Amino acid sequence: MTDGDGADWTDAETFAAALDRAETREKGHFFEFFAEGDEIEHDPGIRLARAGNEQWLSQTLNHDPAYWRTDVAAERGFEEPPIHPDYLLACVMGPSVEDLSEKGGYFLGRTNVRYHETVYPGTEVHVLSTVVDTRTSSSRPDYGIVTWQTEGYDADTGDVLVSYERTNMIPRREQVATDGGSTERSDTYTASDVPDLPETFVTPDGGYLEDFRAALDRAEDEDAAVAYRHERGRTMDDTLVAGLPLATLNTARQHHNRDEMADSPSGDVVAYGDVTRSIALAHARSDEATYRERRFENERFHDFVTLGDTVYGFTRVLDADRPVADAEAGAVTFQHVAFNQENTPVYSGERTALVRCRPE
Ligand SMILES: CC(C)(COP(=O)(O)OP(=O)(O)OC[C@H]1O[C@@H](n2cnc3c(N)ncnc32)[C@H](O)[C@@H]1OP(=O)(O)O)[C@@H](O)C(=O)NCCC(=O)NCCSC(=O)C[C@](C)(O)C(=O)O
Repeated sequence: MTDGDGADWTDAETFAAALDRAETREKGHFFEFFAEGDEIEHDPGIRLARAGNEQWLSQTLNHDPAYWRTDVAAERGFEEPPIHPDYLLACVMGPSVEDLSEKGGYFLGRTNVRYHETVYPGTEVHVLSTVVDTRTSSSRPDYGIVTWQTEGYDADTGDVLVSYERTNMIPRREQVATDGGSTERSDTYTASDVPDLPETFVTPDGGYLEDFRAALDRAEDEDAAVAYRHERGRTMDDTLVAGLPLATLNTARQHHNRDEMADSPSGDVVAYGDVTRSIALAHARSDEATYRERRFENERFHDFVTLGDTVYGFTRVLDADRPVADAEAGAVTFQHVAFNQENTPVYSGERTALVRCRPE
């Protein structure tokens, strides 16, 4: 293909020279872009479809029938099978990525996650973020650390559906953007690394509220913790690593651009933190009679998860309330840890959920 100047722009050598000279039309923002108090409305928004919900839930092993079966949904007080809170959260974060974190840099953590409403398929969600903090990373001068407060709201009613604060590492403009991680994995835990662990680990007899309360009572009488692991694991494949984040409009290169990630410390694409977390939570929920999700605090992503890694779950029960009068369920607070095949923690977070009472 030649044009007026006689050059064949698709000849490999000519094209390589053209690429060398061309400016790149960039996506995303460097650290310097963000200033405390800035508000950013994320253009894409998203429409929550039943198919997307079911794809997320099936692939992450969140198989609670209340999100599939109309009879079970009705028994739990829903109008119809609703949008799952994990999918809702990922769908609110996804459209914010282009403005906030597409430049690269890891998702470090999130706190104050609040679910305000039950959400049903067909809801159109718009997303708004406010910059609440910016600081230079003392350990990694190429990066800044930015915290945003984000709200996903119903585009029709204006009602806030979910809100949270998230923190990312964001590359500074003058530095080459990588994903910022260390290639070193943490060592596998050994007993001698963790001398402060309680002597006894108590496992609840079942997954109802009474089981968690009884287990905590048992643990109170001795040097014990209510803590146990879940049997299931899920190996990260292409659907989970690249497919699910793109289905939430998450454009972070970490999840779908193997070419760029090959040179990064992880050496490959990494899983979207919300996918990793949702898998570990699914393992935990499969051993519990969940009624409603309430809130999450202190979520941290400790290490990256790449293609072929397997995500397992571990749970510590921190507290269990009495039943809420009209709901036949009570609040239980857990600490969940996702870990990989090398027993390395990759995620941890505190979760409060309403758990059903044992049926009469
Ligand atoms: C990032 C790595 C390499 C650092 O590992 P490290 O051990 O070297 O560092 P650290 O000491 O744990 O933390 C480094 C700095 O971050 C700060 N920090 C740390 N956590 C928090 C937090 N929650 N809130 C506030 N600040 C935090 C911490 O205080 C420290 O500050 P400093 O540099 O000034 O000393 C390591 O932790 C790691 O590999 N983590 C895994 C990250 C990951 O895989 N995230 C999920 C996938 S990326 C993703 O989903 C993308 C997304 C969703 O699409 C999208 O944002 O666009």
